[in-house]
Amino acid sequence: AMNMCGMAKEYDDAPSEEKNPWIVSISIIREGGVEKCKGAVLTPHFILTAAHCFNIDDQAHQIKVETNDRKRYKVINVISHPNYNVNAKKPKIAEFYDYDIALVEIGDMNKKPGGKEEKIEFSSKVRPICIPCTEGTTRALRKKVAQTTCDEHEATLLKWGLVEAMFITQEDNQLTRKDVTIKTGDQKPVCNRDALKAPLYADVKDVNEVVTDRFLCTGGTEPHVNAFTCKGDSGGPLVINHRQRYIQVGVISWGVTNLCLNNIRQPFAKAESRDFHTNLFKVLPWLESKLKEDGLGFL
Ligand SMILES: Cc1cc(Br)c(Nc2ncc[nH]2)c2c(Cl)c[nH]c12
Repeated sequence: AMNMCGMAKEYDDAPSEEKNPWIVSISIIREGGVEKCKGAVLTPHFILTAAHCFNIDDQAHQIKVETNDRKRYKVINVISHPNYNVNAKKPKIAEFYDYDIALVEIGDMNKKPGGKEEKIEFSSKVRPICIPCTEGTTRALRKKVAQTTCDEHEATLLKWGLVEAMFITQEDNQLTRKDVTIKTGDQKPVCNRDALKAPLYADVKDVNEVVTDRFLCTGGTEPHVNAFTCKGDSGGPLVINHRQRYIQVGVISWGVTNLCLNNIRQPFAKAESRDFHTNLFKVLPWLESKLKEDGLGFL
């Protein structure tokens, strides 16, 4: 059968790599040191991550992708969303994360004709996650392929109010799931407002200047305590578990409070520890334009 997306081992003591087989580690090797981000496997040639993980002068050979089976892959291209520009609102706003999303293309740059073409090898530890408005997600949602629309995906996944979701982080060499709720509907403004508690945005008057329509908002402690992200979680997927099928709806972009030192989380979340994720439903034309070549069927 074609590679069904968003399927993982469900039994309790399955290895964490087999429970979260779509997670990849991205290392950007620079003079000053190595920057670490997370990403998610979408197809044999494409990983989805955050654009802010990369600098304008990073070359492909400086970027390493490692899957859960410890295999390392060569990057041949990083395609950041064309509207991403961290400097767009300087000097008033030092860092602007709108459209913070990128595709990392895996392959073999010196692929000889007929040579071994490099692509991600799937296994029990390495599998693709589902993304919205694809045929794979229609099947994962157990809907009829013919009649299901992208709007129905959005209505099913991002219901009004609090939407249960998760992100995956690395803790003592284990992939651990962290539970959050996406605040939609009337909860959205309350969540977005806390963006101005980020030191970076202390002087910003209007929250809409930094929290655009491209973001999903999670975190905080009401009505229940949410997990919060660390910088090292950047680029990882925000995932909804729909009847044991996993659908990515966001990419971890930025957070309000840095409650982690060297990626060690402080024990208690704060009411204003909110996190913002690029909403995949808001960048579909860009996703489709890159991924349809690698066989992903969009609705
Ligand atoms: C995931 C993530 C990314 C970035 Br970039 C952060 N840094 C930051 N956010 C606003 C300004 N700078 C944080 C923080 Cl802080 C928590 N999680 C983060």
